Amino acid sequence: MFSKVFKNIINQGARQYSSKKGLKVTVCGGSGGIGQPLSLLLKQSPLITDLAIYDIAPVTPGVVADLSHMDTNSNVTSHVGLDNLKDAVADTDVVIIPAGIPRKPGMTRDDLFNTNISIVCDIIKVIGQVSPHALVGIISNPVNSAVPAAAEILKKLNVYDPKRLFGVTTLDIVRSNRFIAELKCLNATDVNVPVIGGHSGPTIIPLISQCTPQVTFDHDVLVKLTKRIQEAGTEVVQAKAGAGSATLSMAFAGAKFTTSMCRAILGEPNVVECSFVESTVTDSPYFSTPVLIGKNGIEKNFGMGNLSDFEKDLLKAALPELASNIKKGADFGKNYK
Ligand SMILES: NC(=O)C1=CN([C@@H]2O[C@H](COP(=O)(O)OP(=O)(O)OC[C@H]3O[C@@H](n4cnc5c(N)ncnc54)[C@H](O)[C@@H]3O)[C@@H](O)[C@H]2O)C=CC1
Ligand SMILES: O=C([O-])CC(=O)C(=O)O
Repeated sequence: MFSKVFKNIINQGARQYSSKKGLKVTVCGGSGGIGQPLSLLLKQSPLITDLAIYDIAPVTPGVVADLSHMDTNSNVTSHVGLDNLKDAVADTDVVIIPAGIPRKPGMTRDDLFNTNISIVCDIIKVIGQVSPHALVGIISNPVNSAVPAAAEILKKLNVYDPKRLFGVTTLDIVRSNRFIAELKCLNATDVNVPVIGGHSGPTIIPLISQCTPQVTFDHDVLVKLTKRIQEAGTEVVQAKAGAGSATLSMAFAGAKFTTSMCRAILGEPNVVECSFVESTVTDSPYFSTPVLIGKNGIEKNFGMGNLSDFEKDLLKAALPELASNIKKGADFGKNYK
Protein backbone atom coordinates (compact mmCIF):
# COMPACT_ATOMS: atom_id res chain seq x y z
CA MET A 1 0.00 0.00 0.00
CA PHE A 2 2.69 2.41 1.08
CA SER A 3 4.77 1.63 -2.00
CA LYS A 4 1.72 2.17 -4.30
CA VAL A 5 1.06 5.61 -2.77
CA PHE A 6 4.75 6.42 -2.94
CA LYS A 7 4.91 5.39 -6.63
CA ASN A 8 1.90 7.59 -7.43
CA ILE A 9 3.56 10.57 -5.79
CA ILE A 10 6.73 9.93 -7.80
CA ASN A 11 4.79 9.55 -11.06
CA GLN A 12 2.84 12.76 -10.46
CA GLY A 13 6.12 14.52 -9.78
CA ALA A 14 7.60 13.09 -12.96
CA ARG A 15 4.58 14.19 -14.99
CA GLN A 16 4.76 17.68 -13.51
CA TYR A 17 8.42 18.00 -14.38
CA SER A 18 8.17 16.49 -17.86
CA SER A 19 5.29 18.83 -18.73
CA LYS A 20 7.49 21.86 -17.97
CA LYS A 21 9.39 22.28 -21.22
CA GLY A 22 12.74 23.94 -20.74
CA LEU A 23 15.50 24.26 -23.29
CA LYS A 24 17.21 21.76 -25.55
CA VAL A 25 21.01 21.95 -25.63
CA THR A 26 23.16 19.92 -28.03
CA VAL A 27 26.80 19.12 -27.27
CA CYS A 28 28.73 18.23 -30.46
CA GLY A 29 31.81 16.30 -29.41
CA GLY A 30 30.00 15.33 -26.20
CA SER A 31 32.04 12.17 -25.56
CA GLY A 32 35.43 13.88 -25.48
CA GLY A 33 37.73 15.29 -22.83
CA ILE A 34 35.71 18.52 -22.67
CA GLY A 35 32.41 17.08 -23.85
CA GLN A 36 31.95 14.60 -20.99
CA PRO A 37 32.49 16.94 -18.01
CA LEU A 38 30.63 19.71 -19.87
CA SER A 39 27.66 17.37 -20.30
CA LEU A 40 27.95 16.35 -16.64
CA LEU A 41 27.62 20.02 -15.63
CA LEU A 42 24.79 20.71 -18.08
CA LYS A 43 22.86 17.64 -16.88
CA GLN A 44 22.61 19.46 -13.54
CA SER A 45 21.04 22.60 -15.01
CA PRO A 46 17.34 23.06 -14.20
CA LEU A 47 17.07 25.29 -17.31
CA ILE A 48 17.74 22.37 -19.67
CA THR A 49 15.12 19.67 -20.20
CA ASP A 50 16.73 17.99 -23.21
CA LEU A 51 20.44 17.35 -23.52
CA ALA A 52 21.51 15.82 -26.85
CA ILE A 53 24.99 14.32 -27.01
CA TYR A 54 26.46 14.08 -30.51
CA ASP A 55 29.82 12.49 -31.31
CA ILE A 56 31.42 10.05 -33.74
CA ALA A 57 32.93 7.97 -30.91
CA PRO A 58 31.34 4.54 -30.33
CA VAL A 59 31.40 5.16 -26.56
CA THR A 60 28.68 7.81 -26.93
CA PRO A 61 25.65 5.60 -26.04
CA GLY A 62 27.60 4.56 -22.93
CA VAL A 63 28.30 8.17 -21.95
CA VAL A 64 24.59 8.89 -22.37
CA ALA A 65 23.51 5.81 -20.38
CA ASP A 66 25.85 6.92 -17.61
CA LEU A 67 24.57 10.54 -17.58
CA SER A 68 20.95 9.42 -17.78
CA HIS A 69 21.18 7.74 -14.35
CA MET A 70 21.72 11.10 -12.62
CA ASP A 71 18.60 12.04 -10.65
CA THR A 72 18.11 15.40 -12.34
CA ASN A 73 15.10 16.07 -14.57
CA SER A 74 16.55 16.46 -18.05
CA ASN A 75 16.43 13.75 -20.70
CA VAL A 76 19.71 12.83 -22.36
CA THR A 77 19.86 11.40 -25.88
CA SER A 78 22.66 9.78 -27.87
CA HIS A 79 23.43 10.60 -31.52
CA VAL A 80 26.40 8.88 -33.17
CA GLY A 81 27.80 9.75 -36.59
CA LEU A 82 27.05 12.53 -39.09
CA ASP A 83 23.87 10.79 -40.33
CA ASN A 84 22.38 11.27 -36.85
CA LEU A 85 23.39 14.89 -36.35
CA LYS A 86 20.05 16.15 -37.74
CA ASP A 87 18.16 14.55 -34.84
CA ALA A 88 20.68 15.91 -32.35
CA VAL A 89 20.16 19.50 -33.49
CA ALA A 90 16.45 19.36 -34.43
CA ASP A 91 14.50 21.98 -32.42
CA THR A 92 17.54 22.76 -30.35
CA ASP A 93 17.98 26.10 -28.63
CA VAL A 94 21.73 26.03 -28.08
CA VAL A 95 24.53 24.07 -29.77
CA ILE A 96 27.93 23.97 -28.14
CA ILE A 97 30.81 22.50 -30.16
CA PRO A 98 33.92 21.00 -28.54
CA ALA A 99 34.41 18.44 -31.39
CA GLY A 100 37.92 18.04 -32.73
CA ILE A 101 41.45 17.13 -31.74
CA PRO A 102 43.42 18.87 -28.96
CA ARG A 103 47.03 20.14 -29.08
CA LYS A 104 50.14 18.21 -28.12
CA PRO A 105 53.27 19.93 -26.73
CA GLY A 106 55.03 21.96 -29.43
CA MET A 107 51.86 22.56 -31.47
CA THR A 108 50.08 25.88 -31.94
CA ARG A 109 46.30 26.10 -32.08
CA ASP A 110 46.66 26.90 -35.78
CA ASP A 111 48.31 23.47 -36.25
CA LEU A 112 44.83 22.00 -35.52
CA PHE A 113 43.30 23.91 -38.44
CA ASN A 114 43.38 21.17 -41.10
CA THR A 115 41.64 18.57 -38.94
CA ASN A 116 39.31 20.69 -36.86
CA ILE A 117 37.95 23.28 -39.26
CA SER A 118 36.41 20.69 -41.54
CA ILE A 119 34.88 18.95 -38.50
CA VAL A 120 33.34 22.27 -37.42
CA CYS A 121 32.15 23.03 -40.98
CA ASP A 122 30.47 19.60 -41.30
CA ILE A 123 28.59 20.25 -38.06
CA ILE A 124 27.70 23.88 -38.86
CA LYS A 125 26.29 22.90 -42.25
CA VAL A 126 23.74 20.59 -40.61
CA ILE A 127 22.89 23.18 -37.94
CA GLY A 128 22.31 25.73 -40.72
CA GLN A 129 20.03 23.29 -42.58
CA VAL A 130 18.04 22.05 -39.59
CA SER A 131 18.16 24.62 -36.77
CA PRO A 132 19.35 27.99 -38.09
CA HIS A 133 17.78 29.79 -35.14
CA ALA A 134 19.87 28.03 -32.53
CA LEU A 135 22.54 29.99 -30.66
CA VAL A 136 25.86 28.33 -31.51
CA GLY A 137 29.05 28.43 -29.42
CA ILE A 138 32.28 27.08 -30.93
CA ILE A 139 34.91 25.76 -28.52
CA SER A 140 36.97 23.79 -31.08
CA ASN A 141 40.34 25.31 -31.95
CA PRO A 142 41.54 27.37 -33.66
CA VAL A 143 38.55 29.48 -32.52
CA ASN A 144 39.90 32.54 -34.39
CA SER A 145 39.48 30.65 -37.69
CA ALA A 146 36.55 28.38 -36.83
CA VAL A 147 34.07 31.23 -36.30
CA PRO A 148 34.75 32.96 -39.67
CA ALA A 149 34.69 29.58 -41.43
CA ALA A 150 31.34 28.76 -39.82
CA ALA A 151 29.95 32.18 -40.79
CA GLU A 152 30.81 31.56 -44.46
CA ILE A 153 29.02 28.17 -44.42
CA LEU A 154 25.91 29.78 -42.94
CA LYS A 155 26.09 32.64 -45.48
CA LYS A 156 26.08 30.10 -48.32
CA LEU A 157 22.95 28.55 -46.82
CA ASN A 158 21.39 32.06 -46.55
CA VAL A 159 20.83 31.62 -42.83
CA TYR A 160 23.77 33.52 -41.34
CA ASP A 161 22.79 35.67 -38.38
CA PRO A 162 25.88 37.22 -36.74
CA LYS A 163 23.91 37.62 -33.52
CA ARG A 164 23.72 33.84 -33.10
CA LEU A 165 27.32 32.72 -33.72
CA PHE A 166 29.84 32.82 -30.87
CA GLY A 167 33.45 31.76 -30.36
CA VAL A 168 33.83 30.58 -26.77
CA THR A 169 36.65 32.49 -25.03
CA THR A 170 35.24 32.17 -21.50
CA LEU A 171 38.24 30.12 -20.31
CA ASP A 172 40.45 33.19 -20.79
CA ILE A 173 38.20 35.17 -18.45
CA VAL A 174 37.99 32.30 -15.93
CA ARG A 175 41.81 32.04 -15.86
CA SER A 176 42.33 35.79 -15.57
CA ASN A 177 39.88 35.96 -12.67
CA ARG A 178 41.59 33.08 -10.88
CA PHE A 179 45.19 34.26 -11.43
CA ILE A 180 44.37 37.78 -10.21
CA ALA A 181 42.49 36.41 -7.19
CA GLU A 182 45.60 34.35 -6.31
CA LEU A 183 47.94 37.35 -6.58
CA LYS A 184 45.69 39.72 -4.63
CA CYS A 185 44.22 37.22 -2.12
CA LEU A 186 40.69 37.91 -3.39
CA ASN A 187 37.64 35.67 -3.59
CA ALA A 188 37.95 34.35 -7.17
CA THR A 189 34.18 34.41 -7.67
CA ASP A 190 34.17 38.18 -6.99
CA VAL A 191 36.78 38.98 -9.66
CA ASN A 192 35.74 39.90 -13.21
CA VAL A 193 38.27 40.73 -15.92
CA PRO A 194 37.14 41.40 -19.48
CA VAL A 195 39.36 39.63 -22.02
CA ILE A 196 39.15 40.90 -25.59
CA GLY A 197 40.66 40.01 -28.99
CA GLY A 198 40.81 36.34 -29.91
CA HIS A 199 41.75 32.97 -28.45
CA SER A 200 45.44 32.27 -29.16
CA GLY A 201 48.68 33.59 -27.63
CA PRO A 202 49.11 37.29 -28.41
CA THR A 203 45.49 37.68 -29.58
CA ILE A 204 44.31 37.10 -25.98
CA ILE A 205 44.14 40.60 -24.43
CA PRO A 206 43.19 40.73 -20.74
CA LEU A 207 41.99 44.22 -19.76
CA ILE A 208 43.36 44.20 -16.25
CA SER A 209 42.87 47.98 -16.03
CA GLN A 210 39.10 47.26 -16.20
CA CYS A 211 39.12 44.48 -13.57
CA THR A 212 36.45 44.60 -10.88
CA PRO A 213 37.36 45.00 -8.10
CA GLN A 214 40.02 47.45 -9.28
CA VAL A 215 43.55 46.05 -8.98
CA THR A 216 46.98 47.45 -9.79
CA PHE A 217 50.30 45.70 -10.38
CA ASP A 218 53.90 46.83 -10.82
CA HIS A 219 54.77 46.84 -14.52
CA ASP A 220 56.94 43.71 -14.42
CA VAL A 221 54.23 41.77 -12.54
CA LEU A 222 51.63 43.00 -15.06
CA VAL A 223 53.82 41.79 -17.95
CA LYS A 224 54.29 38.34 -16.36
CA LEU A 225 50.59 38.02 -15.45
CA THR A 226 49.50 38.97 -18.98
CA LYS A 227 51.95 36.47 -20.50
CA ARG A 228 50.68 33.75 -18.14
CA ILE A 229 47.07 34.40 -19.20
CA GLN A 230 48.05 34.37 -22.89
CA GLU A 231 50.02 31.13 -22.51
CA ALA A 232 47.77 29.38 -19.96
CA GLY A 233 46.54 26.87 -22.55
CA THR A 234 50.15 25.92 -23.31
CA GLU A 235 50.83 25.60 -19.56
CA VAL A 236 48.15 22.86 -19.42
CA VAL A 237 49.26 21.22 -22.70
CA GLN A 238 52.82 20.93 -21.35
CA ALA A 239 51.68 19.68 -17.93
CA LYS A 240 49.51 17.00 -19.61
CA ALA A 241 52.63 16.00 -21.61
CA GLY A 242 50.95 14.70 -24.75
CA ALA A 243 47.63 13.61 -23.21
CA GLY A 244 45.67 16.64 -24.46
CA SER A 245 44.84 20.18 -23.41
CA ALA A 246 42.54 21.85 -20.87
CA THR A 247 39.37 19.81 -20.43
CA LEU A 248 38.03 20.31 -16.88
CA SER A 249 38.52 24.08 -16.67
CA MET A 250 37.16 24.33 -20.23
CA ALA A 251 34.11 22.28 -19.29
CA PHE A 252 33.58 24.64 -16.33
CA ALA A 253 33.96 27.69 -18.60
CA GLY A 254 31.81 26.10 -21.33
CA ALA A 255 29.04 25.36 -18.83
CA LYS A 256 29.16 28.98 -17.62
CA PHE A 257 28.85 30.23 -21.20
CA THR A 258 26.10 27.75 -22.16
CA THR A 259 24.14 28.57 -19.01
CA SER A 260 24.38 32.28 -19.84
CA MET A 261 22.92 31.60 -23.28
CA CYS A 262 20.08 29.58 -21.70
CA ARG A 263 19.35 32.31 -19.14
CA ALA A 264 19.26 34.89 -21.95
CA ILE A 265 16.90 32.77 -24.10
CA LEU A 266 14.59 32.35 -21.11
CA GLY A 267 14.34 36.15 -20.83
CA GLU A 268 16.74 36.99 -18.03
CA PRO A 269 17.99 40.56 -18.52
CA ASN A 270 21.60 41.79 -18.34
CA VAL A 271 23.32 38.58 -19.45
CA VAL A 272 26.80 39.68 -20.53
CA GLU A 273 29.66 37.47 -21.73
CA CYS A 274 32.90 38.16 -23.57
CA SER A 275 32.80 36.27 -26.87
CA PHE A 276 34.55 36.17 -30.26
CA VAL A 277 31.86 37.46 -32.62
CA GLU A 278 31.42 39.41 -35.85
CA SER A 279 32.46 42.92 -34.89
CA THR A 280 33.02 46.52 -35.95
CA VAL A 281 34.82 47.48 -32.74
CA THR A 282 38.28 47.35 -34.41
CA ASP A 283 39.50 46.75 -37.98
CA SER A 284 39.22 43.02 -37.26
CA PRO A 285 35.94 41.64 -38.72
CA TYR A 286 35.66 39.23 -35.77
CA PHE A 287 36.74 40.27 -32.29
CA SER A 288 35.95 39.35 -28.73
CA THR A 289 34.43 41.97 -26.43
CA PRO A 290 31.69 41.87 -23.78
CA VAL A 291 28.29 41.45 -25.46
CA LEU A 292 24.76 41.61 -24.09
CA ILE A 293 22.90 38.40 -24.94
CA GLY A 294 19.11 38.24 -25.27
CA LYS A 295 16.48 35.78 -26.52
CA ASN A 296 17.70 36.08 -30.11
CA GLY A 297 21.40 36.34 -29.47
CA ILE A 298 23.58 39.43 -29.28
CA GLU A 299 21.63 42.60 -28.46
CA LYS A 300 24.51 44.97 -27.86
CA ASN A 301 28.29 45.00 -28.19
CA PHE A 302 29.88 46.91 -25.32
CA GLY A 303 33.17 47.44 -27.17
CA MET A 304 36.55 47.75 -25.50
CA GLY A 305 36.14 50.68 -23.12
CA ASN A 306 39.28 52.69 -22.31
CA LEU A 307 42.54 50.80 -22.71
CA SER A 308 45.75 51.57 -20.82
CA ASP A 309 48.86 52.28 -22.93
CA PHE A 310 50.05 48.74 -22.13
CA GLU A 311 46.76 47.28 -23.40
CA LYS A 312 46.87 49.46 -26.54
CA ASP A 313 50.25 47.88 -27.34
CA LEU A 314 48.79 44.39 -26.78
CA LEU A 315 45.97 45.25 -29.20
CA LYS A 316 48.43 46.48 -31.84
CA ALA A 317 50.39 43.22 -31.52
CA ALA A 318 47.21 41.09 -31.76
CA LEU A 319 45.64 42.53 -34.89
CA PRO A 320 47.98 41.08 -37.58
CA GLU A 321 47.70 37.50 -36.20
CA LEU A 322 43.94 37.88 -35.86
CA ALA A 323 43.65 39.13 -39.45
CA SER A 324 45.58 36.16 -40.79
CA ASN A 325 43.67 33.59 -38.64
CA ILE A 326 40.34 35.10 -39.76
CA LYS A 327 41.23 35.21 -43.46
CA LYS A 328 42.41 31.58 -43.36
CA GLY A 329 39.14 30.47 -41.75
CA ALA A 330 36.90 32.57 -44.01
CA ASP A 331 38.71 31.33 -47.16
CA PHE A 332 38.25 27.73 -46.03
CA GLY A 333 34.55 28.32 -45.35
CA LYS A 334 34.04 29.97 -48.77
CA ASN A 335 35.61 26.98 -50.55
CA TYR A 336 33.95 24.31 -48.38
CA LYS A 337 31.57 22.04 -50.28
N1 LIG B 1 37.97 27.47 -26.79
C1 LIG B 1 38.74 27.09 -25.78
O1 LIG B 1 38.98 27.88 -24.86
C2 LIG B 1 39.30 25.71 -25.73
C3 LIG B 1 39.21 24.90 -26.83
N2 LIG B 1 39.69 23.61 -26.79
C4 LIG B 1 39.54 22.81 -28.00
O2 LIG B 1 38.43 21.92 -27.86
C5 LIG B 1 38.58 20.81 -28.76
C6 LIG B 1 38.26 19.50 -28.06
O3 LIG B 1 39.19 19.23 -27.05
P1 LIG B 1 39.09 17.88 -26.19
O4 LIG B 1 37.70 17.67 -25.72
O5 LIG B 1 40.17 17.94 -25.19
O6 LIG B 1 39.43 16.78 -27.29
P2 LIG B 1 39.06 15.20 -27.27
O7 LIG B 1 39.85 14.57 -28.34
O8 LIG B 1 39.20 14.69 -25.89
O9 LIG B 1 37.51 15.19 -27.62
C7 LIG B 1 37.04 15.58 -28.86
C8 LIG B 1 35.79 14.81 -29.18
O10 LIG B 1 35.38 15.22 -30.47
C9 LIG B 1 34.94 14.06 -31.14
N3 LIG B 1 34.99 14.23 -32.59
C10 LIG B 1 36.05 14.16 -33.42
N4 LIG B 1 35.66 14.35 -34.68
C11 LIG B 1 34.33 14.57 -34.64
C12 LIG B 1 33.34 14.81 -35.63
N5 LIG B 1 33.66 14.86 -36.92
N6 LIG B 1 32.07 14.98 -35.23
C13 LIG B 1 31.75 14.93 -33.90
N7 LIG B 1 32.63 14.69 -32.93
C14 LIG B 1 33.90 14.51 -33.31
C15 LIG B 1 35.86 12.94 -30.68
O11 LIG B 1 35.29 11.66 -30.91
C16 LIG B 1 35.99 13.29 -29.20
O12 LIG B 1 34.97 12.65 -28.45
C17 LIG B 1 40.02 20.91 -29.27
O13 LIG B 1 40.02 21.45 -30.57
C18 LIG B 1 40.69 21.87 -28.30
O14 LIG B 1 41.78 22.55 -28.87
C19 LIG B 1 40.25 23.11 -25.66
C20 LIG B 1 40.35 23.89 -24.53
C21 LIG B 1 39.93 25.26 -24.49
O1 LIG C 1 45.62 25.51 -25.43
C1 LIG C 1 44.89 24.73 -26.06
O2 LIG C 1 45.24 24.08 -27.04
C2 LIG C 1 43.46 24.61 -25.60
C3 LIG C 1 42.94 25.96 -25.35
O3 LIG C 1 42.51 26.64 -26.25
C4 LIG C 1 43.14 26.53 -24.03
O4 LIG C 1 43.40 25.80 -23.05
O5 LIG C 1 43.01 27.76 -23.91
